[in-house]
Order: sequence, then C-alpha cells, then structure tokens
Amino acid sequence: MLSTKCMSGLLRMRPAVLSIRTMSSPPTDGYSYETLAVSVPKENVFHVQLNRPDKLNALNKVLWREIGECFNQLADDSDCRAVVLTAAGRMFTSGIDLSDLAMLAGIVMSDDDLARKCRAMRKVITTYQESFTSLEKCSKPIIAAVHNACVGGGIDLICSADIRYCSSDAWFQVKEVDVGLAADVGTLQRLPKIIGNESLVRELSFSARKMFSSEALHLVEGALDMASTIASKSPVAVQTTKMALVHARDHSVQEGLDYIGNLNMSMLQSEDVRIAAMAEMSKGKSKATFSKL
Ligand SMILES: CCC/C=C/C=C/C(=O)SCCNC(=O)CCNC(=O)[C@H](O)C(C)(C)COP(=O)(O)OP(=O)(O)OC[C@H]1O[C@@H](n2cnc3c(N)ncnc32)[C@H](O)[C@@H]1OP(=O)(O)O
Repeated sequence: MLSTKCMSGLLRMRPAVLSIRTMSSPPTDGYSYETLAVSVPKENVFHVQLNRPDKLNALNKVLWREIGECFNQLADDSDCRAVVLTAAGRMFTSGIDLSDLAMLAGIVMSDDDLARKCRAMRKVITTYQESFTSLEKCSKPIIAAVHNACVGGGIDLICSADIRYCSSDAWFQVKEVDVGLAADVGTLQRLPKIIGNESLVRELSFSARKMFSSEALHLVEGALDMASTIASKSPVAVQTTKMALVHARDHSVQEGLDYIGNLNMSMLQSEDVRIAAMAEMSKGKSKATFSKL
C-alpha cells in the first residue's frame, strides 16, 4: 500500500471475496478461531480472514491473540506455502477495538506505583507487537488484500505482511494520534521501509489523514493467483528468500551477504535446486514438483 506501486489494488473486492469463499475447501482441521476464518482455496494456499464483520473487524484482545496463534500454526504447517490475508464484511478493519483501549485506562488506574503500571503496560504492548511480528517470522509469503478502511492497528498488521494489494475503494489511516497514541505495533518501524518515503510517513502519522487508493490493478483472484504462483515454486527457495529479505531490511549489505552465504551453504544442497534447474532447462516441457518443507 501507500507507495504508488503498492497502492495498486484489487478491483471489485467484495464479489471477489465471495468467490474465494465459494472456491474454498471447508475450514481446515486445527484452525478453529473465534475471530478468524481459515480455509484452503487453492493447493497449498491458505486464506486467513479477519472475521468480526459486525464490528468492522475491530481488533479486540481475542483477535490480536488469535492472529499470533494462527500465523505460528501456519509457519509449522508444511501444507501451507503461501497465505492470503483478507477481512469479512464491508471494511478491512477499523483498528483497535475502542473498548479495549479502556483496558489501557484500567492499567493506568490499577496501581499507585508508576513502575508497576509501566510494567503492566509494557506487557500489553509487547504482546500486541509479538502477535503481528508472527507474520514476519512466518517463513511463508503473506499477501494482504485490503478493501475499504484499514485503520490504526490495521496498518500495523498489513505492514507485517510481505505483499499488499488493495481495492479501488480502499483507504488507509495511521489514526493513532487521533486517540492520543503514538503508534507502537510496527507502523512507525516498518512503514518507512515499505514506502521508502520518510516524509510521507511522517505526514500520515502526524496528521492521521486518510489516504485513498486511486489505483485498482488486481482482483482478489490476482492475489490468489500470485499466491498460487509462489506456492508452485521451491518452498526452500521461497522461504529462504523471505528470511534473507527480512534480515536485509535490518542489516548492512555485508551482513546480509554473510547471512545468505551461511544459509545457502545448506540450502543449495537441496534436491529442489536440481528439480528446478531441470525444469528450467526443459523450457516448460517438464513441470517442477517440490516436496513439503
Ligand atoms: C497497545 C495498543 C496498541 C494498538 C493501538 C492501535 C490503535 C488504533 O487502532 S487507533 C484507531 C482506532 N480506531 C478508530 O478510532 C476507528 C473507530 N471507528 C470509526 O471511526 C468508524 O467506525 C468507521 C469510520 C471505521 C466506520 O464508520 P461507520 O459509520 O461506517 O460504522 P459504525 O457505525 O461506526 O460501526 C459499525 C459498528 O462497528 C463498531 N466499531 C467500529 N469500529 C470500532 C472500533 N475500532 N472498536 C470497537 N467497535 C467498533 C461500531 O461501534 C458499530 O457497532 P454497533 O453500534 O454495535 O453496530
């Protein structure tokens, strides 16, 4: 989102979301959540949907916890090679559940001692941060497909995904200052690196102004097709690529080169390299099939 390139969107998102449901297999065993719906619409592609439509997918405590649980589970699921993240109902998310903000006020009132209040507050912030960081730690590529509103904590969430698509009616709002907060769950850390424009990030974060999508290039099927393309490639190559990209964002070029060198001294020994190379040399005559990772 938000750079011209990433703002490019998912046209007619709602019908497309319905069509994901139609194509999907029933909820996967072991993926039972109160606030998330998980399905498998295409081979090795998992679809995670924020599922509190009546509350515009406001991020309550349960949803925040379940996001972490779900992506930790997907990380260990060898049937999953790529993930599409969408939301049910008329908006992607309206941000943190405002009744849970009262919980923060509860902490302020909970003790007379500042150190104890600070420790309780730190625990909440860390727990929320770790939940969204689970997307980044999950080695499977994650495509967030945003429709309509993506507010506050929603920006934190999609900044942890790998790829962002949005609908032509999508809008984005770093709204924290409007509720008296500095965003603390990843937006201020990740968004500048995603957009590559520090000035724009500051403007959005200081003003809480809405930023609208003006481009609409892809359908939800586009996200699914992209996930499917990724899922068809060597999981060793794709997941190592994701690890290297996340590492590279936070390290120098030389540190990144050392990191990929250390990783690839093992990964290049994978059977996937031979299988992929043979398929490439056949110029499309033979199709590469990779085993689970
Ligand atoms: C340690 C903390 C770290 C995290 C920090 C995160 C910070 C943030 O996310 S800041 C942003 C917080 N969000 C907001 O301030 C947005 C509040 N909502 C709205 O402004 C509007 O709902 C919105 C413009 C998104 C949509 O307006 P619309 O008129 O179309 O719908 P509504 O009638 O307002 O909403 C429908 C029902 O959903 C409930 N709801 C919507 N948003 C929230 C929310 N964020 N929290 C709780 N509930 C929400 C709304 O109350 C309606 O419910 P009901 O009355 O029962 O029908």
